[in-house]
Amino acid sequence: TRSTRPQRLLAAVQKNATRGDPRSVVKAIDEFCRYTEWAMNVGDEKGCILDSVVSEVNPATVLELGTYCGYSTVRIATLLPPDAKLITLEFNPDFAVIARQVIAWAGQEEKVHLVEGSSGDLIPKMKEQFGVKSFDLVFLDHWKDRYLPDAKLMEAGSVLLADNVICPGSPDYLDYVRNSPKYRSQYFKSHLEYTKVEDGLEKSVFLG
Ligand SMILES: O=C(CSCCNC(=O)c1cc(-c2ccc(F)cc2)cc(O)c1O)c1ccc(O)c(O)c1
Ligand SMILES: [Mg+2]
Repeated sequence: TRSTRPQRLLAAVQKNATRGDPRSVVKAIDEFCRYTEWAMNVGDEKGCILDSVVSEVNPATVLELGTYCGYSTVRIATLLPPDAKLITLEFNPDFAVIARQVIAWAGQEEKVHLVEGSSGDLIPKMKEQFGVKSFDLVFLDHWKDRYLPDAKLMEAGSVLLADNVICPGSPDYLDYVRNSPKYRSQYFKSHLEYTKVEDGLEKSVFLG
């Protein structure tokens, strides 16, 4: 039967990237998605914004919601010190299988803990399951209608960074973080990965 898009993306990584070299994995995925087959990774343009926010926050603990094929997982992990922890949640088991292999090819498995399940179920269990009461940085890149309910579950974290706030969009989340006194929000205008369509990242600092 026909392969899936994540399987074809992984094959491109294994063919074109050097094992243990995370930058070559990121480059291989971006080239595959730009020139062969579009896929919903945060991409190179928004990826640079993600990198700058990660470097600025310099988090000891990161939560990523929505692993997909592990592209942003690898980008974030590469910037973390060796003792930092990145927990990434993925609902779709077929995506998780691919992401584990992309993360391994990039040599980042030490810093990354991929957990399969739904964010709504897993976030409340974060404390007892992983001994993490709050995260220094949360990257939201999962179902767009889960951004707001999940943000409300996590009102102890310090910095939220949300992908796709324009396309596909998460209007209720955007309205909340931009108007709530609990957050200071900032929009980083960019484009939908590998296209000229407008999109952007919203960085929201939790004020406690
Ligand atoms: O896909 C999901 C939900 S998680 C992925 C969320 N991310 C997106 O949806 C997402 C979408 C787009 C985008 C797509 C088409 C466009 F025309 C324009 C934009 C871009 C992004 O950067 C994204 O992050 C899932 C879960 C469980 C399952 O069983 C399952 O089959 C599927
Ligand atoms: Mg996205």
